[in-house]
Amino acid sequence: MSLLAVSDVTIRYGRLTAVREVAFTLAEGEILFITGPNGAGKSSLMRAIAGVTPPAGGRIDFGGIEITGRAPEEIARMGLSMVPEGRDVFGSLSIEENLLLGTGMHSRERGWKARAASALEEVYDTFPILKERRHGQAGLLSGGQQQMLVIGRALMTNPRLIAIDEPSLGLAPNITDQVYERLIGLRAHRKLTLLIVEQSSTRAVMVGGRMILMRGGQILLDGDAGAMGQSEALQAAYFGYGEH
Ligand SMILES: Nc1ncnc2c1ncn2[C@@H]1O[C@H](COP(=O)(O)OP(=O)(O)OP(=O)(O)O)[C@@H](O)[C@H]1O
Repeated sequence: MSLLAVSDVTIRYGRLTAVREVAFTLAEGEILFITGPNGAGKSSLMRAIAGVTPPAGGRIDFGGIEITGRAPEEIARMGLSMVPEGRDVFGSLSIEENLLLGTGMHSRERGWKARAASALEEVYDTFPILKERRHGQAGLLSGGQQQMLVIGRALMTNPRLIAIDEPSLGLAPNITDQVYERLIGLRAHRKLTLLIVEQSSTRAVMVGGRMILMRGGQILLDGDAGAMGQSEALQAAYFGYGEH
């Protein structure tokens, strides 16, 4: 059974159809890149999966349960964590406080301390730099470290799937390499399933795994990223050859 099933999902903003009858499934432990040019509908699709933008049509199932139209907090509690674009950290809070905000737990709950401490340890194992600076202000971290922090915050609920919108945005290539190295490690060690939105297909082709290429709200290509990297169809899909 697939971990995530997206069936004929349509997303509209008023009269604009941003995503049109998109369908795909994602197996546990898989890595899927959703790529495509500006305005293709990638972020809209990701927001619909995470419950932020309810779809106008279609359905979404996670772990065999329908999640269409459920609230983001409920979907997160079921094990689907989203990292939105823009590295939204609480700049005046410490790194550790930012991470604790991601637990979705309340200090009133029984066993809160022990669970939070073990979740923190796991995140610190993955991103030692966050441990080193845990009492420092999050706003003083570099862009790459802030990206690690928001991924770390998403990991605090011990998710089965994490969906990340443009993790490489505005980062130098060597910093992006570091972020991806950790993501790939998480996938290997925790069997974490990854759904990553990136505008460019370059990273998907480098990392490998599966890639869906969207354009104009629809899926144009769906297959092995490495194999697609060589194909003319990929170039055509990006630049719209043959359409004009
Ligand atoms: N909140 C919104 N209200 C109205 N229109 C929106 C909204 N969000 C996105 N859109 C429109 O929906 C279409 C798809 O946008 P979306 O951001 O999903 O694409 P994208 O592939 O993620 O592009 P980008 O890489 O630029 O983020 C675009 O035409 C965009 O202008």
